[in-house]
Amino acid sequence: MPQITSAPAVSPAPELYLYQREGAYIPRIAAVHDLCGYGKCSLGVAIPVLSAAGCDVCPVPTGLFSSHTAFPGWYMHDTTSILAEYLNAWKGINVDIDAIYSGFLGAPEQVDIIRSLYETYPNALRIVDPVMADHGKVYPTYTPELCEAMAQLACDADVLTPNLTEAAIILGEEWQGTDISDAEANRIIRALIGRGAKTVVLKGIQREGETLIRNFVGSAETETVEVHNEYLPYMLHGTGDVYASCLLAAIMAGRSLSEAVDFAGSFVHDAMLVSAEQPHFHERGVSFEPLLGKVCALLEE
Ligand SMILES: Nc1ncnc2c1ncn2[C@@H]1O[C@H](COP(=O)(O)OP(=O)(O)O)[C@@H](O)[C@H]1O
Ligand SMILES: Cc1ncc(COP(=O)(O)O)c(C=O)c1O
Repeated sequence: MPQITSAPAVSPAPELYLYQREGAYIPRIAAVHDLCGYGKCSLGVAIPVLSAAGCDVCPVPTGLFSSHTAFPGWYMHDTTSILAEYLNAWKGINVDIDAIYSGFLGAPEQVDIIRSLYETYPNALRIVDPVMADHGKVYPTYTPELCEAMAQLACDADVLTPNLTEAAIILGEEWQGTDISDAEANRIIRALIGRGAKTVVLKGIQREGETLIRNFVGSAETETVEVHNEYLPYMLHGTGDVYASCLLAAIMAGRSLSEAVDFAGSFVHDAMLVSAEQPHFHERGVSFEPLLGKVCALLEE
């Protein structure tokens, strides 16, 4: 069972939470992420997960991919040139936005587009999943300029969800592997907060010889706390996107940050177990769909 050693009292946007429970308001989320034709990730995950949590999800596609880039061959169409007009048209029809959730980006200029969204919707919660690297390696479409732009964007996040490789890139440090101490996890979180992120969820601490995977969460006002789950001895693509989408789903459903971190870690763990029962699961990626009922249940008291 996941354990929370204490509960940080962080509520990034408490005023949003009340509405759904009263049935009077549907939160609207701009999901700034790519769309993959094959391989479950990005918008293919964010749209169903956040929709199950009762949100209106408005995709802002940062690229169109034939598949995610872990496959040996893929096609990418960069959508940067359409985004300014795309978002301008929203202004024309008075689309309002409660949260801006960004993930995989296609070009450094897309960070300027996200900043313009922040300006247009100054009260929206900013959740930045700085998708750019894992296991010490930058994803193939990420240039140094794009990594630098992502690092800048991370400083403006209300909720930032890096893995250890991404945290190292943002801080301009060497990646140290996944076996780091509690004190080191806390140092990394404090350094990210020092750069401007309000709340940081540092993911994927996995120590040699242990069968646990740990995530750490901290904010300027709260101490760093750890949430852990059983570590499953295989990896699947898309789990980072499922994690961030579940975290935001729980936040939008009015859960505290500690509950949201607990929910997201348990959901990914359970979805990985379900996936392992399915054919070709290594290739197809994480099967979260059978568990979407757990996301719907976030709206129950
Ligand atoms: N093998 C695993 N066993 C259990 N939980 C996992 C496993 N892999 C990922 N998770 C959960 O999903 C979260 C996101 O993991 P990951 O996909 O590695 O993120 P990212 O794609 O950002 O590197 C982890 O922090 C953990 O809570
Ligand atoms: C196109 C694309 N989108 C999103 C992702 C993020 O996947 P994950 O959730 O495994 O971090 C990747 C990772 O390879 C990718 O190639």
